[in-house]
Amino acid sequence: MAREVLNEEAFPLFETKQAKGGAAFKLLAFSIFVCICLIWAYRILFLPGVGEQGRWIWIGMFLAEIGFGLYWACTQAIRWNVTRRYPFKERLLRRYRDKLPGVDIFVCTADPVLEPPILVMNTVLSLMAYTHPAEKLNVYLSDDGGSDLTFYALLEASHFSKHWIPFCKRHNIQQRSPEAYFAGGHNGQDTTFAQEWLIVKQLYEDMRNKIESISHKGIIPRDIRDQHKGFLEWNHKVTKRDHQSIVQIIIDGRHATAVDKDGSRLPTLVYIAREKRPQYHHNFKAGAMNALIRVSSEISNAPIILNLDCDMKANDPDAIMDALCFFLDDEKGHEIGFLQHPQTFSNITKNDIYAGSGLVVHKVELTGMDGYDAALYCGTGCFHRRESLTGQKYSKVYQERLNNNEARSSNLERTTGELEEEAKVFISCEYEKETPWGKEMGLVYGCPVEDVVTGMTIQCRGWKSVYYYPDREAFKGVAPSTLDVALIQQKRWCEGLSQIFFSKYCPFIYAHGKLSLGAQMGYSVYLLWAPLSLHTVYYVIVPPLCLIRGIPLFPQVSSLWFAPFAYAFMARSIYSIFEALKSGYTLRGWWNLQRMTVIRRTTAYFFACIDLVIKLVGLSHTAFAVTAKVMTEDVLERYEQEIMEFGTSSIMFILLAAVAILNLFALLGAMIKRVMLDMNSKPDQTLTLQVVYCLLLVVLHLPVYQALFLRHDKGRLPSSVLFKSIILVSFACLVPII
Ligand SMILES: O=c1ccn([C@@H]2O[C@H](COP(=O)(O)OP(=O)(O)O[C@H]3O[C@H](CO)[C@@H](O)[C@H](O)[C@H]3O)[C@@H](O)[C@H]2O)c(=O)[nH]1
Ligand SMILES: [Mn+2]
Repeated sequence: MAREVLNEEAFPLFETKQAKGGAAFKLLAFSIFVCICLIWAYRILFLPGVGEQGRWIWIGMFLAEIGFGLYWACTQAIRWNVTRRYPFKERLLRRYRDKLPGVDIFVCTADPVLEPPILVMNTVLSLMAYTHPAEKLNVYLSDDGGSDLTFYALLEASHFSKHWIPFCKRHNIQQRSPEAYFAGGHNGQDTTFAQEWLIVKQLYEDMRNKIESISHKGIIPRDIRDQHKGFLEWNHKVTKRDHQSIVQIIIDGRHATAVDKDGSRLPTLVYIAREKRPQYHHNFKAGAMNALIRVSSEISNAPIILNLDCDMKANDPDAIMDALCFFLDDEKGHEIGFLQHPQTFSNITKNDIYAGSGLVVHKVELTGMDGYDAALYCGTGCFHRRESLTGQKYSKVYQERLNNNEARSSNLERTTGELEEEAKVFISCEYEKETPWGKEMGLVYGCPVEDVVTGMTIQCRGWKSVYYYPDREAFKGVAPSTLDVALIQQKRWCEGLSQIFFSKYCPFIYAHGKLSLGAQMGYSVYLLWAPLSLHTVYYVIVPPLCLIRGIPLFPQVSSLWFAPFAYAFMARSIYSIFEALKSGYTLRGWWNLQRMTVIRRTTAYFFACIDLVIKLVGLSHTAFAVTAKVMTEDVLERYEQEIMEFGTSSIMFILLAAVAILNLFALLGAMIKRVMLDMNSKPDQTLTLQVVYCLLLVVLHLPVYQALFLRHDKGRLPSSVLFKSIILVSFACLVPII
């Protein structure tokens, strides 16, 4: 201990450790690779001759397997070098307690219906209550909905924060989102605490009721409008797509009057709605973020930026301290451009029915990218050094700004009103015209997954990035809770990610020589979702179709060529079970993940692929469907019981049902044939593997059959879906096989 104090300056503020078990994994990967090569060899050696039936089908299988094999190689690259990071908060506090840099927090919201104001306010309150010194903390809410309901909610939240923040700090509450905290109840030992708890809870409920009832009505009563000058902004005609710039500093943390009920300082709180005009493209979240970067540079200009989606509440009040350990580390801190946290969710069911938790992605794959110093920027839960986000190339000089913490020296003499007026200029539609914003500066435009592509450009400017998965998750969001919403989100991601691959930002070109090959392959695991869907669709449609016609596609069980197929399949499956269990899935959760992987690839990714082609030939533009974060009672009930929610007749469901029915049909057909045929004759061995494969797909699609044939609730598949999918399957069966 004494030595530690002596050498304090010399100690690093974080350390990096390699995950265990690397050698065994590499051996297994090698053995699977050998089998994949054998499978390719099998396809070449047994290719039907010219004119023979099934030649083209066979070539298709070969191409699909090449695709799977190469994709598999990328998924191994991402697992090659898994590392974990450990910050030392106590050391940071001993050295920097009074010199901590300022932090600007950006929260984005876009729609008061899909993202109810009370949910957004819980996020905002949880962030305002961070343990970081309040005078160095600034929270900005960007409202792309341009809604006075959200503005009103923020005003209410600012009043409640005067009670909530001191309460949290006094009792060292860990869960600082009031909704989540009060839902947990309390163990009433201490009576004064219990009293205070009740009072604060009552205040919270009053606030919630007010916000919810006004959100429900949709208009703000006159007497409330008169209470704050900010409402004057809505005297103009304000619609989501057409309104002037709005900047309202609700709490100006520079003022000594900005205090909570105990007299302690409050963080700055700002509402912004950038100007929107129908003739200007607003570039979705990327546009909102760039507006936030500029407005904040005028008002607080903190060197560190934390960026969150409106549903991502803080779950650990010390998260900023942990993050600063990385940026302030003497030896390596200056290289770090951003620090990404995993996206974790508070509403995942026990067996994660829609595979929304992404546990393997977060615990294995993204930590694997970190092994190449190339963590992905995932749009939320990410701390940036301001310079990395504004397009500066890596340079050691920026570290000084962090250490000196010279933030906001220039704006002290300006009044709140002046600041607001000046900041508005930066978020007008005209402002970005003929500037590098959206290209070399700020978040990159033109892609619905602005985050990943921006992260890569930052890395290519020489910055390193860190992925940090703490024991107590720092942020918790809301995952989609119906299949429809989940697939629409996946489709947007897939479209955006694949668009990056086929643009100038393709990692193998853009990042060539800047990121390691492993990192380029790692990026491709995500950027290749769209083409991957084609292989998968082929692989779930062609084997059952061929089974119906009695055309074998796989080796006989008695043949030696059976071995590589069996080994690759089994080894991969067993390893993925192991990986899933280790990451925190249940066994059923793993099974759900397999199902969702197939469903996503055959529906969301497939349609994304089609849209991508349409976009690449220039027939359509980028869109951004905001994910709904609320649901009705009965949907919620089914979600909690882990019953898949379909409910709509979306085109994705028609394809999904068609795949399910086709495989069921092929399987039943094959079984009937076997029973009907002369029982004494030897059954046809050549199709065994195909039958087993169809059986597997049928089992995987069980919830689809239930929703088609057995369920009566509102979440079932409508009969029109059944009808259309049967027509689709009938057509497929008529297509001649060549
Ligand atoms: O025009 C828009 C559209 C969206 N948003 C906000 O962007 C965030 C993400 O939108 P959401 O519908 O929740 O999308 P998700 O798919 O859940 O978001 C993930 O994927 C997005 C890229 O597709 C990233 O931008 C997000 O940060 C990342 O969390 C939300 O806070 C929205 O309010 C805006 O501010 N303006
Ligand atoms: Mn979201």
